[in-house]
Amino acid sequence: DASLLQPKVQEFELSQNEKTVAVPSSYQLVLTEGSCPHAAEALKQLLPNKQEKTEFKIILGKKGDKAVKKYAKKIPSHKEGYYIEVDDHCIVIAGADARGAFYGVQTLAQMVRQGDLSLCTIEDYPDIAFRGVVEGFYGTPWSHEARMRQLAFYGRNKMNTYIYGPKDDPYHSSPNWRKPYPEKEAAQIHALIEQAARNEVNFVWAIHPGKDIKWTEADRDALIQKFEAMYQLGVRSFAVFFDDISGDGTDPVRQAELLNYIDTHFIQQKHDVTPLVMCPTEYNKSWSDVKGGYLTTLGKMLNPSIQIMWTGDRVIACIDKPTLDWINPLIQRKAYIWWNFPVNDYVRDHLLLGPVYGNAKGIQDEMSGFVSNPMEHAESSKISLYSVADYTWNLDTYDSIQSWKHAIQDLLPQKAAYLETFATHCSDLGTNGHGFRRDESVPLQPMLKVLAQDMNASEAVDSVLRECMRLETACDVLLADNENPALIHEMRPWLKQGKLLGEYGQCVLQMVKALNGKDAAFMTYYDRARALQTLMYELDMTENQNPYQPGVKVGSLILLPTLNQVYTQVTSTYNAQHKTHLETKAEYNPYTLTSDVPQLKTQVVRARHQYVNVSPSNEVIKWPAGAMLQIAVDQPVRFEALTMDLGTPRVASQFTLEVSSEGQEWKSVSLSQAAEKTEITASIPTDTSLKFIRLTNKSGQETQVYFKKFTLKVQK
Ligand SMILES: CC(=O)N[C@@H]1[C@@H](O)[C@H](O)C(CO)=C[C@H]1N
Repeated sequence: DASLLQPKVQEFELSQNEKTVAVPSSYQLVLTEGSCPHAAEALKQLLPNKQEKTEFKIILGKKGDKAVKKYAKKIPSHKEGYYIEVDDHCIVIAGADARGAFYGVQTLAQMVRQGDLSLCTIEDYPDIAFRGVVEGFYGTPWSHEARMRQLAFYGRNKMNTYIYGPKDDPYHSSPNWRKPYPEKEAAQIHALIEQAARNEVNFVWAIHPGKDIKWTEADRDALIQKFEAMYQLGVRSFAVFFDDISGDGTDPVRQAELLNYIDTHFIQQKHDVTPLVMCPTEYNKSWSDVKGGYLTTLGKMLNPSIQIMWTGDRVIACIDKPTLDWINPLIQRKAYIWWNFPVNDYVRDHLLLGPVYGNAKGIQDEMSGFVSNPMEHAESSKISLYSVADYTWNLDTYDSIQSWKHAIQDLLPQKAAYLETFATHCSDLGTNGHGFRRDESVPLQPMLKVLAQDMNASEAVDSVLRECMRLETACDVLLADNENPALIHEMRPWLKQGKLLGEYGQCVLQMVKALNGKDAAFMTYYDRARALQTLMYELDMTENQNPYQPGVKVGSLILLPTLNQVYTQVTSTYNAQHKTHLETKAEYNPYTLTSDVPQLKTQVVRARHQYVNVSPSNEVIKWPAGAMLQIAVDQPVRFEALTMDLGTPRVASQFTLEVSSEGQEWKSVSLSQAAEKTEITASIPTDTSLKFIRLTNKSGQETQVYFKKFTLKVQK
């Protein structure tokens, strides 16, 4: 069944209807020795029983090999393409090149897993030249074991590119990009390169020098030397990232001169190295100032073989034709897409397990590459990565929901139904600085909307109740599952939260059913619902406590909000009927952020214990003159102190901090910043309680700062 083959093949023909042949228990292998070593190795692992004197033959080779001479015309004339023919006593796998032959074996492996082989022919090839993953996120870099598993996953799913660029690896970025890796890390990278080769994946090593590079021969040579050291480790593909930097490193002429120098004096000298890839400082349209000439300078100056990465119209954005029609002319080449999904380093309290959707069909000829920036959770990212592999191999037949189901089936075969239930309610990002959202709880949305309108609609009550039971069951089964321990380990906090949410939903809906029944029953469900609210809050306050977006959110788009709304309504109704004063508030956030700094407009503010934190940003913030960031609170509080970190020394003088009790009279509070330090503090007078606090750029011009920390301390 061709539709089960993933990525979907370009052309599949049954040769004789309904005829099949059993998977050969033993076979004679016909190939040209050494021609497609990784394909041959993969075939041997798939069907280990080679024997000389048997009737069944498997022919494996690439264009030009004697072994497949007879089929040469049938081999697609696309790089990495292949031809498969299954007859009743022969299987042919003929690649356009060695990688194509390897991909043919991957497809055969899927056919074999389905059982008897249909007599058929397959002509297949990828739509996009470079497909795969850029490990380019902030946060804990993937472990060595995780990377080894990832590379095998890419081999199976025909992804040919893995770009190594973890932002928090000090040898990739500042301060040690000039230094060679210590022995242990060097050995691990060498092992990864061998694993990549076995899986026909280009291991691209990226460097991120822009934070402190000097435009000197010394730094230029330091970079070449580092590339040389990586080449000695076996790296044959290289990238230079200039993203998320400010200052001298952002000069496009200097960047282009450096990259052309590397291209001419290193890449071209090596003959066995793929084209250089670079990530520009202006890597998305929302930040681009075309008249400023950054992109056009790169487009004009960069050697034509150098690939230029692009994240789309915004930092986090899906890719469509208008996106590419805008950028390609400016850079004078096809953009190499850096797709920022399922990366969650700006919404670390959310796991992104939903379908991959929103990228256009029909744009395969306008991109030179498409790599996904994943989550720091390697196994959990495979749900999305499986679909990225599917989409980038064959754009026009891509079906996001079918692909998502296959991805889950592939990741956890025994418990796929449960993982699908859980993932259904664990896919949106919540409000975030980039404004990028995903759908969530989709099959349940109609009933949730009915419930929100009328909590007594019995059909809606029952269907949401059943789904909450399914969610609780799914989380229990997954928490206890050991089919893929690495996956469950990553998901554990969210599975626990999902279980509590499932239980909470059942209690709230039982409260609705018990409204006109026995008070004792209602009160038991009420007590348990309150207890579960506390348990969910405590889990959110104690697990996954990273310094960016701490906590554990599940069902945050519509399931939890609807259940909370029903909780409030049913408790208020009960109070009215029984003249009681049960607590009707489920959860609420008393703090509101407003800002006219474009990149901070939708930043999240959240209270945690005695602190109020504004979610930090990974990017450089362009803070316009006179623009401000304001925090308001429903009820007046006494703020004790503000601690900020704008990633920049000697910058406090550009800002004023003001406080107000009602929003009319503002009092300024002095900011202090130690010399050469980036942290800024302010002690706030607690003589009056306040409802507003705001930070304004008073320097009279735009300033570029990071936004690494903004924490208010509230008096107990
Ligand atoms: C090119 C690019 O997208 N660079 C960084 C990326 O490293 C980071 O993960 C994200 C995603 O939060 C966005 C950018 N700040």
